[in-house]
Amino acid sequence: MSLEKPLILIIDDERNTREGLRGALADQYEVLLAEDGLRGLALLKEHAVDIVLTDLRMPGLDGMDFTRKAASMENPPLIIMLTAYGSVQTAVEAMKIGAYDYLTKPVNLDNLEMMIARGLDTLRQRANASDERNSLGNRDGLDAIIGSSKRITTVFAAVRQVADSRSTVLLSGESGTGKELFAQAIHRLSSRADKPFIAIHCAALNENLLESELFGHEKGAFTGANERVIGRFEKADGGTLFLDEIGEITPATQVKLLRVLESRNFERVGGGSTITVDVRLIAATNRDLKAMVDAGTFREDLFYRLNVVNIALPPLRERHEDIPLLLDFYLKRTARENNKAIDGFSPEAVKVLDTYDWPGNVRELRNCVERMVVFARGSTLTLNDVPEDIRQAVGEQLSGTNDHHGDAPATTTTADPLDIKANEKNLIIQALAECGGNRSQAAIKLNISRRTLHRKLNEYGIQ
Ligand SMILES: Nc1ncnc2c1ncn2[C@@H]1O[C@H](COP(=O)(O)OP(=O)(O)OP(=O)(O)O)[C@@H](O)[C@H]1O
Repeated sequence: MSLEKPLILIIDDERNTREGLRGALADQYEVLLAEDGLRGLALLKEHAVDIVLTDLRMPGLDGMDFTRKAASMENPPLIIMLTAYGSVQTAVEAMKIGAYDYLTKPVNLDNLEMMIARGLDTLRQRANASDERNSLGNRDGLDAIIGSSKRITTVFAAVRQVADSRSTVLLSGESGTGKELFAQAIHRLSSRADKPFIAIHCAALNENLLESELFGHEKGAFTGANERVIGRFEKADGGTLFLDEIGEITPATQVKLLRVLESRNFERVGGGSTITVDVRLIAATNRDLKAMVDAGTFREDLFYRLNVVNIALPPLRERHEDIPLLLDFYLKRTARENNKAIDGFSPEAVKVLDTYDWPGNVRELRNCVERMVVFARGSTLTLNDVPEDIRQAVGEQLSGTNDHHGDAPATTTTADPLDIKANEKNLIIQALAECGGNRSQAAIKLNISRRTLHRKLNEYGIQ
């Protein structure tokens, strides 16, 4: 990143959107405009763009294809997708192929500014990381990772244990569970900390591009190869190479990767000489690689090479204890960054956020808290500040478990499902106490089946 005003490229086929965004950003940033993905790519080649805001649906090269291409560039910009489809699913797809984050259209300018500020911060951190690799070596690589649940502390322990070996590590887990964060932590905790940490998102590139990115190519290796390019394996020499979305690589690339893992050497595309590197590999996937092996889509020998140490990152819904910590962490951070005096969440808000399933895991939680903070009017974040879709999802989740009470009051749109849940839990505890802990009797008293009681005991964590 340069020291001048950050440079933002806006790609959208609608003139009004382009101009509107330019109007909002031009005070603080240098802005370039493009009407489609192709023009956007051309501008990326000519200018050192820091952040791209791109529409998803455009004629010609659309937002996904643009992202795929841009993410594979030497110094890729941060890409924020602007999507009319605000589903987590679309966001996850875009982020899988290298986008940094997404915003739903119509774009909320507060959210946009916040996301840009955070993106620039990420770029600064990246620049610092490569400038001052030495200083990073002194920090505990796990400092920035929040969590105290048994599930996550087990991961911390595994990370500490394997960090300073040369073993290949396979990090598995759903999107947003922190695979990249842990990969960086492993690097920082290792004796390679003062050497490069190089990441590559395998899903963002087609087979040829990926191979040329990984191994580099010689001048003239293929049309457009105007000069020799050093691949990421070479760049990571002495350090760590992080291969994200490893489950997405083609059979041909699997073979080539296997060869490098076995021999530690390779040739640049179109090159004759053999290059030997000392690279520690960390791979990540949100797929079940073992199942892919069984299905014949992932090579078994490569799987075993990668899976020397397997660290599974638990989804957030399986470690609810970490949710309040993460809420607090992101609240403080965002409030500070936005100069907002917010002291915390109301207990009802925490209850809803704690009950939610978080399919997008920590990334989704972070985005949610950031949005809540930006929109907040009071000094405490209340149930009203919780995004509507989350409240609704939690409401549906909770009322779905209420259908065994023929005589229970129907959940109306105004009733707080959490209160109903709390009542139900109290009723069960009371019934059990009255029946001296006998579950069959308690079930009869509650007018529910023993099986339903059993399920509810599990659900409420009543022993
Ligand atoms: N335990 C944690 N503590 C603090 N922040 C976290 C934690 N886990 C994840 N995050 C944050 O959540 C976001 C997503 O994490 P990260 O990109 O590492 O996930 P990922 O599993 O690699 O996702 P993807 O599969 O989509 O690439 C990042 O902003 C990261 O800093």
